[in-house]
Amino acid sequence: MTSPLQRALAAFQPRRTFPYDRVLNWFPGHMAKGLRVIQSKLSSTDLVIEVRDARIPVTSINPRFERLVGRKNRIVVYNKVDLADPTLTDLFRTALQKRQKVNVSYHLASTYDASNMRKLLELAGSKGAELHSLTALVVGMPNVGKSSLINALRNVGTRRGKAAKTGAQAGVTRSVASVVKVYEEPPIYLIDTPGVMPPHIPSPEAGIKIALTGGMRDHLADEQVIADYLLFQLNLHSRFEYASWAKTPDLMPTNDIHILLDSIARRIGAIHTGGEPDHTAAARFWIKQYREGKLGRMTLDEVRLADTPVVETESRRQEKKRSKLEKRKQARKDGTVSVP
Ligand SMILES: Nc1nc2c(ncn2[C@@H]2O[C@H](COP(=O)(O)OP(=O)(O)OP(=O)(O)O)[C@@H](O)[C@H]2O)c(=O)[nH]1
Repeated sequence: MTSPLQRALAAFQPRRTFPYDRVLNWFPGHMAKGLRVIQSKLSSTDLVIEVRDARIPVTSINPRFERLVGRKNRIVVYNKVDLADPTLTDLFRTALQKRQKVNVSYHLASTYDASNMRKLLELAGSKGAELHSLTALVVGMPNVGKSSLINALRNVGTRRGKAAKTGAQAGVTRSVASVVKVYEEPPIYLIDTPGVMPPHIPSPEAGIKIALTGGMRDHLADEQVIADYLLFQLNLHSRFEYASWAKTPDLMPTNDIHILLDSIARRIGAIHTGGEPDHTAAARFWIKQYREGKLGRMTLDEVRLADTPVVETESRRQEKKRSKLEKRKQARKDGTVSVP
């Protein structure tokens, strides 16, 4: 026997698309500067640790880094796995195992997991096995956990406290920091860098995913729009627990963000003096719940075995094309004929 609520839930139709056409771009001056400094430091570092967000494993690839550090010895860390859907993470792990390359290793991580951090230290150490000491540049998009990673590795490797400033909002690290020792013997040093966004976010949905995972300041995308996108994703994944928590009408899931924000505002007591529910406060609260994993672990990108580092493949192709063009240009300058 199914209850009326179960029958109503089974009949609920989530939205299949999220109509949104605003292209979000955020590239303040400190990012452009950060990118230049990263470029200038590359030749004096042995390794690049590129941090991405395991909840948006494809969207958190910054093609800028591909171009910049593509040929460098690199560990790509998919951080915050504790917030990502474990089933999709397993699928993703399998995809990554098939993608290991000579100069790129992949590592799924949570900075809260000491044994995971120890494995990452070992992996970094193995990358510089023949060196007396190893220096790595830690790069990635804003808020993916670069500074937290440095602190966690330092804690595991040297038992010392926090060295890099962290924060829940994007853009805490604004300049390239000094070198932090995270292991004694052989010495491993890490350099923190400011989070850098791609200069052009490929689609409106990619922008809103970055915003929801905390990669840009909330007001840039508008809190209520981010909250609506979160509702869209939860419904799509049949995660309806929010309805009973927020006490929505009839405890039913909804596709209407205003109905949900009304319920949340009343639930948390965010009411304006005239008695109106404060939708902005409710939206902020709701987004924070997701970011802290309190609405369950949810991956926002579609993960298929085939689509792991698509951008990397594309950028290699682009790189070849560019180098061909450059050679032709040079040949024209030199007065020589280039053979295709
Ligand atoms: N759940 C979870 N949260 C994490 C993890 N790593 C970092 N965080 C949180 O993510 C937020 C951002 O971390 P930071 O280390 O400041 O990120 P960042 O990449 O240095 O940020 P920018 O300064 O913007 O470049 C903080 O609130 C951290 O506590 C993780 O593995 N799991």
